[in-house]
Amino acid sequence: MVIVIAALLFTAVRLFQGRLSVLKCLLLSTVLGSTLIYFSFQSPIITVIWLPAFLVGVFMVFPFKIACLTNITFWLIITYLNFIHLHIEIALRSAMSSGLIMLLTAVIVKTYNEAIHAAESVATKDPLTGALNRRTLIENIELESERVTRYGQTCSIIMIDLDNFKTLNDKLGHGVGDEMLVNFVKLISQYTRKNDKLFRLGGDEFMLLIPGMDAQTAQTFIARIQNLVPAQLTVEHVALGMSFGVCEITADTAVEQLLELADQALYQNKAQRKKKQKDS
Ligand SMILES: Nc1nc2c(ncn2[C@@H]2O[C@H](COP(=O)(O)OP(=O)(O)OP(=O)(O)O)[C@@H](O)[C@H]2O)c(=O)[nH]1
Repeated sequence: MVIVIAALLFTAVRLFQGRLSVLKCLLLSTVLGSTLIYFSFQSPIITVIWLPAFLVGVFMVFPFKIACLTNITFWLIITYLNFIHLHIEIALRSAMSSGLIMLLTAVIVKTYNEAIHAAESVATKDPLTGALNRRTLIENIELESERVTRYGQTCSIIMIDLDNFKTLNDKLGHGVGDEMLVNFVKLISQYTRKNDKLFRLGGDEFMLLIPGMDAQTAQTFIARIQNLVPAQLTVEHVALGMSFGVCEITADTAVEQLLELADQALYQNKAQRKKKQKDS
């Protein structure tokens, strides 16, 4: 009875709170597992009946790795106690059936988690490069914009467009072009922090979202990465380059306006670079 109520309570907590913290997981599993261990002394057969439900419940409530650890620990303890308190045949059958249930549930939960992860990846990432897609850009800028407005934090967006990418495609084919886009994303990822986010807007156009960086620092950052593409990604005499458009997110500015500002800055930068190339 106690276990049923506890299981119902935990499931309710899980439903309301979503993912539980490690500390709460440990606390809850300790309470629940201890109840089972208590029963294995008081009335061992009750443990045999409820152990499978406990094992499945833990997988439903906790993150996968914690659930595996918790379940294996309690399964070992309770199996050991069952062998002490019950007839050996019952203890053996209980250990085998609950072990099998634990294994099958682990397989189901792992498959389910992987399917969810794959679906999330399809919805949020560009399939070619693995960069975040345009769909997620707006919500990320909105989120950062709220931080800037509410907490006075800084954040910059940098629009990036590759120069001469069409020439590369035309000369060496779309396969090489695709490879170049993938390498470009890898290269940029090496020079950005974990919190920074790179989005592919389409074609050879990307957007970097850099929380905690003002426009001035963004310009310094650009100066640092400006030569990465010509130095590391240029192939067979196609001189690739990068044009940039920086825009610092300011309080209460609409996302469309911010994107427009970054786009204008990029356009100006590209025009300047092309003029310089012609003059030289
Ligand atoms: N390989 C490849 N090419 C793409 C992809 N998406 C778009 N493109 C091509 O990328 C090119 C982008 O065009 P532009 O930006 O005008 O070309 P550009 O030579 O970089 O021009 P500038 O930016 O003015 O220097 C077009 O030729 C598109 O066909 C893709 O997924 N893979």
